[in-house]
Amino acid sequence: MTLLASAPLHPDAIREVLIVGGGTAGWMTAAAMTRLPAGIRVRLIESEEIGSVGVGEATIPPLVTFNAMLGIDEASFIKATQGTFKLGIEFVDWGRQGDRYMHPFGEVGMDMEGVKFHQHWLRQAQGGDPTPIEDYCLSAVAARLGRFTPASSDPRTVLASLRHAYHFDAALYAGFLRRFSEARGVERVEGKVVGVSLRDSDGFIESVRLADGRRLDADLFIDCSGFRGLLIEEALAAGYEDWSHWLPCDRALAVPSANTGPLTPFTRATADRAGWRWRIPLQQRTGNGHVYASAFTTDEDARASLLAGLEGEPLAEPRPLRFTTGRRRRQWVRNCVSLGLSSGFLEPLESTSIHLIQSGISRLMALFPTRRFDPVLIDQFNRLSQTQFEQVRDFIILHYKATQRDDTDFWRHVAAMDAPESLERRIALFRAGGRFMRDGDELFSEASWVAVFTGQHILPQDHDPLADGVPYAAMARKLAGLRGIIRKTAEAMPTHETFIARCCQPPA
Ligand SMILES: Cc1cc2nc3c(=O)[nH]c(=O)nc-3n(C[C@H](O)[C@H](O)[C@H](O)COP(=O)(O)OP(=O)(O)OC[C@H]3O[C@@H](n4cnc5c(N)ncnc54)[C@H](O)[C@@H]3O)c2cc1C
Repeated sequence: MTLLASAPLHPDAIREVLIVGGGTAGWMTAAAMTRLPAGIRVRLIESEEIGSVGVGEATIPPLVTFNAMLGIDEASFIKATQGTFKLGIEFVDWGRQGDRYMHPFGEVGMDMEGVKFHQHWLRQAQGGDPTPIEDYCLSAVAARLGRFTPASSDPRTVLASLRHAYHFDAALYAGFLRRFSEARGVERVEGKVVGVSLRDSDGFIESVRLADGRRLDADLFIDCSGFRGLLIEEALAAGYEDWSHWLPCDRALAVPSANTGPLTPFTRATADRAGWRWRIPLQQRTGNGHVYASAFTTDEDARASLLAGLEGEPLAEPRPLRFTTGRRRRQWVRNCVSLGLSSGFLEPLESTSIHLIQSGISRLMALFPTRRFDPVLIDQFNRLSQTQFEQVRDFIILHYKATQRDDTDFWRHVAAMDAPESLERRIALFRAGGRFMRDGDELFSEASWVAVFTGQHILPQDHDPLADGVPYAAMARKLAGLRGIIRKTAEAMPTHETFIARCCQPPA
């Protein structure tokens, strides 16, 4: 850091970065930018009057790496955000009513004899073994038992197969990152942006104008202004690709409730009549919400369904939110990069939005421009962003497309709709013999796809013939042994509450 701080900047270096928006996206970006060389000034504008979306409480494991990269201590972070740990997502009523399966983080079984684990599992299942695949995943078994411990760094123990993420209070997380960023030199500007000036010569953003008349200029603008896309859309007209024909949910209601039972170390997503409900356990309260399709239900029915599904007393009135699922056609235009809700929106079924912010930040850092703004960098950023949004989109659509429910118009509609061709191909390949076609750097692993496919009754007609190399009975003994080790290990882990009380509870 000292070396970087004292090094002279490139003659064309960006010297001023202006982040517009102080929600999760704005403050995550600001925190990451504290790692830029000194000499680059980073400012963030936010408006208390407008506020932030205030939801976004469940995450996936890469956030652990983001925090670690910033040097954030996990226990302090959990304390500051009322956080809990998350080992996966439980899906209830998705394939059929009464179903319950886990999409766990972490490894599932182990590849044997050069054959993927799920192929061994498949062959045993096709031979009549009813054991669900999640019984071979320590994260899933521990989650169901309400246990938690972080992964071991010793690869010889099954504890090394664990992965975790967090649940946290979104407002507290933004506040935590704000303190972190301000302490490291980010300047916060309170104010409401009311105008954007473009340079006549090339249409780049020159400055933004605040309601009190101040003008703030910069070389690089980061649009974290939320759904509106104040810079990327309203000023630069990047365009929006609407995906609501595949993902018809367009509204949500969010409400906190009192905690009742033990803190589950997983998020729950329960399918409802025209959408689904989330349940996110925090130390002090539970976050709940209902994501639904306004074409298939009314706001009143959605509200009633949300309140009826709460386990504890509601602590506030349900708060409505509206959205259009899709992505900004170009997430980087000229000297403006959009991150967070301004760059697109995918419903929170797999808790991916905060991750999309994180990966957008990583891409920006990897392709950090000079003031020349080489179009090749911009093009690469946009191409990678598009691929990632589409991959996540397909994974989310799978949950709907793979339903066997036909109890409401909504479920009949999503089961019958055409899925994107990329997803149809993936489903066909898996059905044929449990095979995959994945890019190496895709977010969701094969194990994640297998969890949802099998959890929602998409089962291959055949298995990899190489799995037949081990006699059936011998493999059955091996798998029973593995299940036993996983079960015993999970039972020996502390409960989630005990772990939090020991490590990360705020002082009373
Ligand atoms: C119903 C729902 C549930 C969700 N659940 C999850 C989840 O479980 N997990 C997950 O990863 N993600 C989830 N998300 C997504 C997550 O909430 C967002 O990705 C995240 O909060 C980032 O939001 P943001 O910072 O882009 O936008 P916002 O929070 O909307 O922040 C926008 C910022 O811009 C500022 N601003 C706007 N206009 C102006 C202006 N004119 N002048 C100055 N400032 C301005 C605002 O004041 C605010 O600070 C959910 C989203 C929704 C809608």
